[in-house]
Amino acid sequence: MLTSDVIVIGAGPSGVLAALRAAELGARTTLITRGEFGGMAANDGPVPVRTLAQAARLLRGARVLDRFGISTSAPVLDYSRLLERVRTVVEEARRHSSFRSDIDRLGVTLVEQAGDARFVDAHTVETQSGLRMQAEKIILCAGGTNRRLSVPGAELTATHSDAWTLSEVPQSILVIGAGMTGAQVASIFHAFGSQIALFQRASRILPSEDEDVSIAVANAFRESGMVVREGFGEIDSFERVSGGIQMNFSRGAEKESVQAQLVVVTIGWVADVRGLNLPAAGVQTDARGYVAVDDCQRTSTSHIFAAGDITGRWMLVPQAIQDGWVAATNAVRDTSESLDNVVCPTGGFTDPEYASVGLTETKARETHDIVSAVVRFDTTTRTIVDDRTEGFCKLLVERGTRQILGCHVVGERAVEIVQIVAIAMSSDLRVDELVRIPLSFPTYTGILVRAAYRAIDQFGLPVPPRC
Ligand SMILES: Cc1cc2nc3c(=O)[nH]c(=O)nc-3n(C[C@H](O)[C@H](O)[C@H](O)COP(=O)(O)OP(=O)(O)OC[C@H]3O[C@@H](n4cnc5c(N)ncnc54)[C@H](O)[C@@H]3O)c2cc1C
Ligand SMILES: NC(=O)c1ccc[n+]([C@@H]2O[C@H](COP(=O)([O-])OP(=O)(O)OC[C@H]3O[C@@H](n4cnc5c(N)ncnc54)[C@H](O)[C@@H]3O)[C@@H](O)[C@H]2O)c1
Repeated sequence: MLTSDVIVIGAGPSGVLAALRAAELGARTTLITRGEFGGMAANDGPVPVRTLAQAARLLRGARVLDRFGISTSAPVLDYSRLLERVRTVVEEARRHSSFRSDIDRLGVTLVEQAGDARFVDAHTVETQSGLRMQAEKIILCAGGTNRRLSVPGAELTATHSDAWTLSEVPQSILVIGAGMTGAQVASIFHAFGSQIALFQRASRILPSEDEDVSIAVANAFRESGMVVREGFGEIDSFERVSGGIQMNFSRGAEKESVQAQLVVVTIGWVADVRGLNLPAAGVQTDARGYVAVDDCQRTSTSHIFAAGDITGRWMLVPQAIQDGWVAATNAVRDTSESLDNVVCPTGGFTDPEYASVGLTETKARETHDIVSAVVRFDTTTRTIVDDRTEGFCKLLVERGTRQILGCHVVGERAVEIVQIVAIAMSSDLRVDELVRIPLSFPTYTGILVRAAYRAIDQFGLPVPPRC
């Protein structure tokens, strides 16, 4: 029996940070994970998917070389070589992760490739290989997994993870579910040459984004040749047909079907509690199936904590890292610390890119008197220089305090632009202070100063000089 002060289950971003923090605070710590170090983030999510997105971006760039007077033959994608590149990137990123060396330096006992760890009782955990461990405190960081459909023929469908096993780019793909994952899968494989149909049950794609973002991305997807169907109805079944898979669906009494070579289901991300045997430890899940935690990451069993996707709160790497840190701090020190995650930038590496931070316009108007300042990408110098004129930047500002409440961007480098606003919001920078920062010219981020000008114009404030 291996005994520790703290056991952390799952070595994704939340688990790694939890283990590091616990060890840093002097706890004898064991980090145990089903597969490879780094979790889904390193091996199946952001890192490999971003590598595919970079390939898609390069292909798009190559297709417009002619506009800059550069002649070359049409680019051809070798998908198996791209997958080799993905593997290299994943390994490189893992090798250079400072977290890995810190784990060794701080003396964390790391058990990789352990299979599912499961509770035997509230202080004892056992791996599939029969290794038993006990600890005073346990931190659950087992992440999430794809939500699956439960209609006849659902076993014929794939998930985003199947991208790593394809031998070539499918001729046609039906992507079901248009949240962040579905939009990315659709956009990337569209750039690779697949015919894409994106089917979304809700009335708009990317429903948690500002409405203007959903509209702009859906319009751009359609203009590029994708089929986008919002509010398409309910799926009845899937069946195999020559050439692929057919999805049968209905809207009221109306029945329809659509066929594609591959169907990828991206309808959400649920807590990965399958193997954990939570009842043995008395750990409760909420109505949506995520492990229920309080602000201090404590579960219904007071010495067991949880962090990251398994809690269903923020499903993003930076928040998983913060949650892991908070959980370990409270577990080791018996404190009740929490972190305020109000400023939380998000974004998708689609074409066009989109990103946001803070409140959507609808939410902001519900609770504040606001000014909305919009600058289009086709009016700024850098986007014109680079021939990336599709998109906009919307800055939302409270009229009375001039505080920035949110920012929503569609277009080239949207994700990077929004980071600046996140920093501004975190440091309570008012819009009339933002406008005085002489950001470099010509840059993508310069659009923020233009938007800030528009906002303070609407306040009737004197404006400083501008270029
Ligand atoms: C396609 C895709 C793209 C994404 N892109 C981004 C992005 O660009 N930016 C961003 O911030 N976020 C992105 N995310 C979200 C991000 O990957 C997650 O929020 C993050 O990985 C959560 O970290 P975690 O530590 O909670 O869980 P994970 O990274 O999922 O790690 C959990 C680990 O626990 C292991 N585990 C599970 N059960 C057990 C068990 N019983 N015993 C032992 N080990 C177990 C798992 O195998 C896994 O290794 C993306 C997600 C997806 C699906
Ligand atoms: N770039 C990034 O940062 C990135 C990328 C991917 C995922 N993520 C993270 O992972 C989380 C989960 O994202 P996700 O996209 O996997 O899930 P999601 O829950 O955000 O989106 C799923 C979508 O599927 C739709 N849907 C649900 N049931 C359906 C059905 N039966 N038929 C058709 N559509 C249906 C929903 O309306 C929803 O819009 C995100 O919230 C995000 O935090 C981040």
